Amino acid sequence: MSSENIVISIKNLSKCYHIYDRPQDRLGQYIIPCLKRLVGRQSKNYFREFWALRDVSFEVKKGETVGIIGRNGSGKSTLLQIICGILTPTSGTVETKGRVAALLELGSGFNPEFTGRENVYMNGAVLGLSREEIDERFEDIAAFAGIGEFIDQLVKTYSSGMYVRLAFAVAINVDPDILIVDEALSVGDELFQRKCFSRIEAIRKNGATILFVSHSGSTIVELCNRAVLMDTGEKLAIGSPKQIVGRYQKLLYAPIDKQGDIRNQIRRMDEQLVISGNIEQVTLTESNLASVGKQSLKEIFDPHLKPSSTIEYESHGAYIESPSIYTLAGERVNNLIRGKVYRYTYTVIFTKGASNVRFGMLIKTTSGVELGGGVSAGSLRDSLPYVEAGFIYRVEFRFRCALNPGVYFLNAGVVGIVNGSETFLHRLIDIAMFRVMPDTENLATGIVDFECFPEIGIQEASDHESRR
Ligand SMILES: Nc1ncnc2c1ncn2[C@@H]1O[C@H](COP(=O)(O)OP(=O)(O)OP(=O)(O)O)[C@@H](O)[C@H]1O
Repeated sequence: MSSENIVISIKNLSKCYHIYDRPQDRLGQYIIPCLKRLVGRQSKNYFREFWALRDVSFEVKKGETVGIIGRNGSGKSTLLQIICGILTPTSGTVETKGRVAALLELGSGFNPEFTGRENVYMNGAVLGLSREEIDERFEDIAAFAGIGEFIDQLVKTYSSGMYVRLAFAVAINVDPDILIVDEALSVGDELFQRKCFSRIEAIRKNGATILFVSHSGSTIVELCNRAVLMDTGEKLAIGSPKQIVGRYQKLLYAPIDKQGDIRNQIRRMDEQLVISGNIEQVTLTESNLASVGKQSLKEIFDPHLKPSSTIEYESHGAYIESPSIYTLAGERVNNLIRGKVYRYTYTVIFTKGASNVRFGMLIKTTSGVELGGGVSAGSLRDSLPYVEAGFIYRVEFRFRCALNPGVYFLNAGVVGIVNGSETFLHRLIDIAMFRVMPDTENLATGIVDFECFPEIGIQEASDHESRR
């Protein structure tokens, strides 16, 4: 990475908290070492060390949107708070270039004893804006927050949603060079979230850099260019969002006794990524898709069209095998024609008995955006009541290929009730892929083909000058 493009540089960042098991230990730690020093004796520590971050290093380039994902307590918020200067690290350094606006978890940023209006001015000043600059933006901030007369009430009277609305309105209206967002958006309602996401998109298009914490894999995949996987204070991996989210999910759903192995596996994969500089990507691009040629617009099976990003989750009593796509006439294919109906099939071998069994499928884009899928039963009531060990089921989902030319990925999963809770009996991510072939008659844009047929006609011939 060229250093002039780097706007966030994190080097060997660690944060250690002192944990006191009893309140009197905290007092002891203050007093006893001083007393012992007076008499020239060494004192023991009355706390345990807890490392919330350990030796985290990475860099973010100008204009990148980087997602941070990880399980609860993995150190994501600690990392963001240190980047924003709210927390000091135990060791390591953070360098940022430009104005950093942050939307952190509730509790940080605003002073509850002041009104919303006063907080907007104080917050703006902290971010380096003059009073006049804030005056100019105030109406936009208030309008975006949409909290009406509450703007002149004390912040301590706000609901958590109102608080986030105002905090977000400030953060995005100060023209940040770096915007840091910590999950807080999930507090707002869906309309507000949509509004925020579209504003984040606009900020990003203006060239700002965004650091974004979320537990939602699909949000990370949708919004980010790169993602960081944090686990127990360690930066476990960094790479393409889709790949990192896949690894996060694998870790999240792993049984406790397997987590250590999976963590090691992810670390090794990360090293390989760094060495080869290779971020898993499908080798097919729009241009070589086009080279497939119109004459080859027939449904065929291309044995080379195999995903390299497959993730297999541990089996809990079933194995999914032979995922394939067939035409309605029964021919195996992976080059599909837009608009036609296909059958996605797989077999499931049950090695243990399971109740309330349901099967599922999902279609995703190359970047991991979940486009849609299906399940064999919408509720437990309609599921297979019980499947005995040794049974093999064949699962088939028919789907219409309402997709524009490109490459898509398929998941397969089977769930059932084990020890009283619904669990994936087996799950395969990116187990198959298919290509929708380019065709000349295509007027659809975007990913999904909604069959929007244009009808254009002159409504009225008029003197356009008179309309001006
Ligand atoms: N002031 C503190 N004193 C002691 N431990 C702390 C303190 N603040 C955070 N921690 C611990 O540091 C670890 C990392 O916390 P952090 O909030 O960064 O995690 P996170 O990944 O953001 O979690 P979540 O997804 O639940 O928000 C946690 O185990 C947390 O309990």
